[in-house]
Amino acid sequence: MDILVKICGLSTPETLEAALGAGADFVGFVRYPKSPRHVSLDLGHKLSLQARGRARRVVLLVDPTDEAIAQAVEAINPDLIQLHGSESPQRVAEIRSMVKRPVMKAVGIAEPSDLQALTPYADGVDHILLDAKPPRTGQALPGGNGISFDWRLLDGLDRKLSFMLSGGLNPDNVAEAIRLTKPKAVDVSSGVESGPGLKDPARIEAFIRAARTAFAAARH
Ligand SMILES: O=C(O)c1ccccc1NCC(=O)[C@H](O)[C@H](O)COP(=O)(O)O
Repeated sequence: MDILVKICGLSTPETLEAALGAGADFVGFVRYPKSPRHVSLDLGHKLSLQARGRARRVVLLVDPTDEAIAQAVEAINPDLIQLHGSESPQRVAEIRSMVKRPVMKAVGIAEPSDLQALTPYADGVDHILLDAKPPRTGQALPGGNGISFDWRLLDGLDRKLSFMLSGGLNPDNVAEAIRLTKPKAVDVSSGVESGPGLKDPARIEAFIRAARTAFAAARH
């Protein structure tokens, strides 16, 4: 099994096509109005149709209400729901049984004790996404900030837990991140952009190529 690659925060047909053409396994659509990557339900619907059968479609939600989940599921018909707020393990389980689709919970990592926060989620979700914690400024988004955490913190991780790695990855550092942390999948947003919310097809392609090359090298 090759490493899986997710390109998050796609918001135009052209850049979605670039990600699909370059072989992305997951494509992410952000539903968070304060984000420069936010997609309306109508745009999300169109992008989802474009990606259908070509990559797994991910809808990213932040502390969503039941109504927000229902709207996103109906319009975008995602293959996976990414929860990127402070949803408790109980709320994640509730959402998963409500939507009857796979769920991925994002967990912020900044220090060794953060690894303990993973345990209560591990049994109730389909995927865990390890991300950097957002900076402590009032303006920061809950994710998609282009900052990395210290990957060596994952030395203390129970290796039975398979995870998707994110946070500040880009075409230049993804190989090192894969070598050090051995993730099942990698996820990127800012690192394949030329400006906030502006995905760059050349960087998307470079990221996917670098991830696949690094994974192949780590197997030998
Ligand atoms: O991308 C956003 O704008 C966003 C808004 C609110 C919550 C999460 C958001 N993004 C999450 C991601 O794109 C990724 O899953 C992850 O945080 C990595 O992002 P980056 O460090 O920019 O590669």
